Amino acid sequence: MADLVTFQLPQSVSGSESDVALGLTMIRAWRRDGIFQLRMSEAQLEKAQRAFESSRRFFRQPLEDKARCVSDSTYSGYVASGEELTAGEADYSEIFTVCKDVPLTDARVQARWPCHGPAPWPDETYRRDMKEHTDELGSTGERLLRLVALGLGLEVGALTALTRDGWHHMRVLRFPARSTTATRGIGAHTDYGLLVIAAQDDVGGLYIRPPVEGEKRRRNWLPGESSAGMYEHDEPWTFVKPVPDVLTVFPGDILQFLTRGYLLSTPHKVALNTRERFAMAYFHEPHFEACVRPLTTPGPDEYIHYGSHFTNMFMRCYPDRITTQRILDEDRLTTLAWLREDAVLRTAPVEDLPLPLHRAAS
Ligand SMILES: O=C(O)CCC(=O)C(=O)O
Ligand SMILES: [Fe+2]
Repeated sequence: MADLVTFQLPQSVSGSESDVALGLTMIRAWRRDGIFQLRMSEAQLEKAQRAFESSRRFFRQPLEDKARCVSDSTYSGYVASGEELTAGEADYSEIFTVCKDVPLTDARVQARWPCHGPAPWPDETYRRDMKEHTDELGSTGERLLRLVALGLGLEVGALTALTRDGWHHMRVLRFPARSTTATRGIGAHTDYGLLVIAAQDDVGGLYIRPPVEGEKRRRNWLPGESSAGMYEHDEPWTFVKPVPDVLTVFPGDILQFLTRGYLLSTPHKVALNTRERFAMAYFHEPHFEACVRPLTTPGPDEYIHYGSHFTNMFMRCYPDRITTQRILDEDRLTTLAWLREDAVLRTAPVEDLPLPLHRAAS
C-alpha cells in the first residue's frame, strides 16, 4: 500500500472554510484507509521523545520495582507481560497505563467511584514527563474532534461537548523481541473510546484493518459482540510503517457508535519483531459521566454510559487485577449503576422523559 495520508493540524479550529475542507479530507481518509498520520510540531516531538525516554528508563527497572506501581482504586500503573487478555489469550506486552490522576481527597474517590484514584507513579520525573506529553495530546485530540465534527457536517463543538474533563488515558507499551517463549504481541481488537492517537519507535509491528466493503463489523461496546480476535488471520491488514515525527490517528468504538458505523472503529493487532519495540497509545475520551447517544435519531435505550463502558472493558481485560477485585468486593458496580441512571435521565430525548420531567425540560 502507498504511504498513509499525513496532515498538519492548525493551531486552532474555528469552523472556517479551510477547517471544513480539512475535516472532510480526514473523514475520507478514515473511510478509505482506516487511519491517517499527523505531522508533529517541534514542541510535540520533544515531549513525545522525553516520554519515550522516561518510559524506557521505567521498563528497565527490576520487575519487583515495576510491580509495586499498581493501585486497587485505579487501573493506572504497571501491567506485567502476560497479565492482559485479548480474546481470552495472554498478550506479551508490558504496559504502564496512565489514567486520570485523581487525588484521594477528591469527592469521587471518597465516594468510591470505580476506577478513580491517584496514579501509582514510580517517581516524580516520570509523572511530569507523561503529564506534559498527555496534555499535548489532549490539545491535539480536541482540535481533531472539532475537525471531525465539521467533516461529519456537525457544529464545530458537537463532539467536544462530550470531552470536557475527558477520561483521556494512555498505554505505554514495551514489546519484547520475538523468542520461543514470547510469540504474541497483542491480538486483533478495537479500542473503546473516541480517538486513538499513537506514537511508535522505529521497530514496527502494528497492523490495522481498513474498512472492507460489505464486511460485518462487531459492536464491541455490547456484551455479546466483542471485536477481539476478529479477522485476525484474514487479509487485508495494513502494516503501519514506522515514520519519525508523526502520530497515527484512528477512530475507536464510540465514534462507530455515534455515527452508526459511518466511521468504523479500526481493528488493529501487534506482532513481535526481532528487536524490542516501544509504543504509546493515547485515547481521547468522553468524560466519565457522559451518556453518549448516536448523532442521528437516537432511540431511548440507545446510549453508552462512558464510565460503565470503560469499567466493563478494563474488568474484561484485567479480571485478576486488585482493582477489579476491589470493584467487586466493595460493590462499586452499584455506585456505577446510579451514575449511569443519572446520566441517562439527564440526556434522554425530551419526548421520552416521564411526564413531570418532560414538562420541566420543555
Ligand atoms: O503497539 C501499538 O502500536 C498499539 C497498541 C495497542 O493497540 C493498544 O495499546 O491498544
Ligand atoms: Fe489498541
